[in-house]
Amino acid sequence: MDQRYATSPDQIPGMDTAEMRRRYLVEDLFVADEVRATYTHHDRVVLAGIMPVAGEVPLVGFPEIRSEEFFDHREAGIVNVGGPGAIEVDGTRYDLEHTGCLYVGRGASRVVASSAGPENPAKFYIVSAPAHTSYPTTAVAPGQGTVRELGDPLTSNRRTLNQYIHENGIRSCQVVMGVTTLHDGSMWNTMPAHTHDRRMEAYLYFDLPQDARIIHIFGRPQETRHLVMANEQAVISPSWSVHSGVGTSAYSFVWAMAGENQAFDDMDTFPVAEMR
Ligand SMILES: O=C(O)C(=O)C[C@H](O)C(=O)CO
Ligand SMILES: [Zn+2]
Repeated sequence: MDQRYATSPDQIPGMDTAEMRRRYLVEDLFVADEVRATYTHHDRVVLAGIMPVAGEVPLVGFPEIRSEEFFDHREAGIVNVGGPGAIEVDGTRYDLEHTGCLYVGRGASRVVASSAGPENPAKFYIVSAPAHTSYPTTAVAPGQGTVRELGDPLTSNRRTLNQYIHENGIRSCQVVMGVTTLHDGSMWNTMPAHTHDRRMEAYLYFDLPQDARIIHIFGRPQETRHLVMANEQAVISPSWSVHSGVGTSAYSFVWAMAGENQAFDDMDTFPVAEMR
């Protein structure tokens, strides 16, 4: 498990590109038949990826989180960004199509991932946070969450946001999760941008052509930096950081948050003209 310690916004002016990427970018999430996990100490979130190819892949505990089973004191949201597959939780099988979501509650014991076939493997993106109680493990089919239509083609930010795990949807202790898809011709996400000092947020960009890139904006609104990101890479945004991006091609992204509260609209907003 890769460990990423928490950082302060005061460190940002002293970081070069390599250090920014080492601290906040999560690459190589999907490696055949492995569990790839990153533990950010920002709100103690674990980001992980599983791509089952040769067979089933179990999600087990890690010494860094001091648990035998991964879900001993955690919950997770899982979105499949690959081909069709399934997650089995204590003997119950949940089939997940591309962009389908599964919430797994605290206390789950045997959690196993599989793909429908090796030629188009499933890619399960997992965002986990500590949980104080157990909510029921629940699946939601692609597009079946709470849908919000956002933006305008005239500002190149027309997009459909699907909330899966949230206050009025699948219940959880901390994790809030969904998928946003840009419409054809729109390239900007989350602009006007925001922060939320109560929650960290991570974005996983997917369905982006291999030679295209996302320019992801990061840092305090008045002291921004950018990370150039490729398909199926994730970025950790601490509570103090802007999280917004523009693609050189159309794309989707999984957004997920954890922290003090779960109020989706509890954002700290600021005019675009104040960004630096
Ligand atoms: O398209 C968007 O805007 C988003 O997806 C925004 C994220 O959901 C977010 O940042 C929630 O705080
Ligand atoms: Zn946000």
